[in-house]
Amino acid sequence: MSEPFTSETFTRDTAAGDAFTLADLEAIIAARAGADAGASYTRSLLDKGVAKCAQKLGEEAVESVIAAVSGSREELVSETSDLLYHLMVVLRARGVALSEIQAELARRTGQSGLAEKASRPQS
Ligand SMILES: N=c1c2ncn([C@@H]3O[C@H](COP(=O)(O)OP(=O)(O)OP(=O)(O)O)[C@@H](O)[C@H]3O)c2ncn1[C@@H]1O[C@H](COP(=O)(O)O)[C@@H](O)[C@H]1O
Repeated sequence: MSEPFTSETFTRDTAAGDAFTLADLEAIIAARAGADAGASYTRSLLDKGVAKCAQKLGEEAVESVIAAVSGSREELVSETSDLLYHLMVVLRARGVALSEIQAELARRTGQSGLAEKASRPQS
């Protein structure tokens, strides 16, 4: 039987400078994927399949855009937190690890975005 989920399990001591990370969120989502659907939003969303997870990601992206353009700072923080959570759920649904995104981002650090854009074939 798996360990019961408690928020304390993943709570960081932010006062001590121990920042909560996307890797923490990835671990929480992995743990909740095995939870009872009635007790976990994560599990209930994953049960609906990748298309539903992606739809939620799209909705949160739009809400983040609206918050960025016309919302308060607090609304932008809240909406982008929803966005990152739903992005991590989609990655889980597709079996993509955060480390793969980190590796791709690291690979890109050797070149500026403008240089990469200029190197693309002309259409
Ligand atoms: N970070 C989040 C997080 N951010 C947003 N949400 C949920 O995402 C949902 C989507 O927001 P909406 O306003 O669109 O809600 P809704 O219209 O009711 O959603 P739908 O019915 O359309 O799916 C809300 O229910 C939010 O609570 C999250 N749910 C979970 N987490 C993390 O996952 C952990 C485990 O959660 P459970 O899986 O529920 O135990 C939590 O402790 C958090 O760390």
